Amino acid sequence: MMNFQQLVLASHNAGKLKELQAMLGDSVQLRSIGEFSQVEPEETGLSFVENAILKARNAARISGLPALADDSGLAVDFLGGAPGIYSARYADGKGDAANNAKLLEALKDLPPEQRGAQFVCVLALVRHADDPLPILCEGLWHGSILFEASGEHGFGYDPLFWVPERNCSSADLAPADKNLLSHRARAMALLRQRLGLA
Ligand SMILES: O=c1nc[nH]c2c1ncn2[C@H]1C[C@H](O)[C@@H](COP(=O)(O)OP(=O)(O)OP(=O)(O)O)O1
Ligand SMILES: [Mg+2]
Repeated sequence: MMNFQQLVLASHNAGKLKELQAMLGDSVQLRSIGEFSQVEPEETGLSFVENAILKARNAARISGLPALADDSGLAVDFLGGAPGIYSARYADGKGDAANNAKLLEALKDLPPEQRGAQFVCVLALVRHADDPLPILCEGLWHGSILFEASGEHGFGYDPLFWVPERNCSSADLAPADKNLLSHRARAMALLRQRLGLA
């Protein structure tokens, strides 16, 4: 198995970097693609897998390092899985607060039992930009959408995501607890096994 001491993380999201580095531990150093470029690639894929591979290849090309990408999002049952791969762009690029406000509005008056949702995470690791065999790992986290925001931790949709196994929102969870339960944690556990780190 290849030894990845340094990986570039193909993400401009500081929340992801923090969570993924905490999950990986000291044996692998994640360097942000922001050290190399501020230009974000257009996420043109139709699936989490395609977008994760696209971001990983782009980062490997720019940095010359093996690259890890995370493509993730929130799939809401009542919305047929939306916003899904478009989660970051749900409110047309206006950011997390606008995304959360739009989601609350879309589910206004919907009863609790119809508010099911899951977070999805796909991790893609490429050894180099043209790697013909990216390593792919996915994780899901089932929960539901609250009626109002709760909690100060995390990022993105965390304040609206109810975690049934803990009776709180994912933004109420301590970061270390979110990192044991989340979609990203599940995908990373699989990746660690694949890399022989588990
Ligand atoms: O644990 C999470 N807790 C809350 N929200 C989350 C989480 N995981 C993904 N999300 C949301 C944030 C964003 O609306 C979308 C990811 O979009 P996604 O394109 O993968 O990431 P991004 O644009 O923020 O950074 P980048 O593409 O540079 O990695 O799903
Ligand atoms: Mg993105």
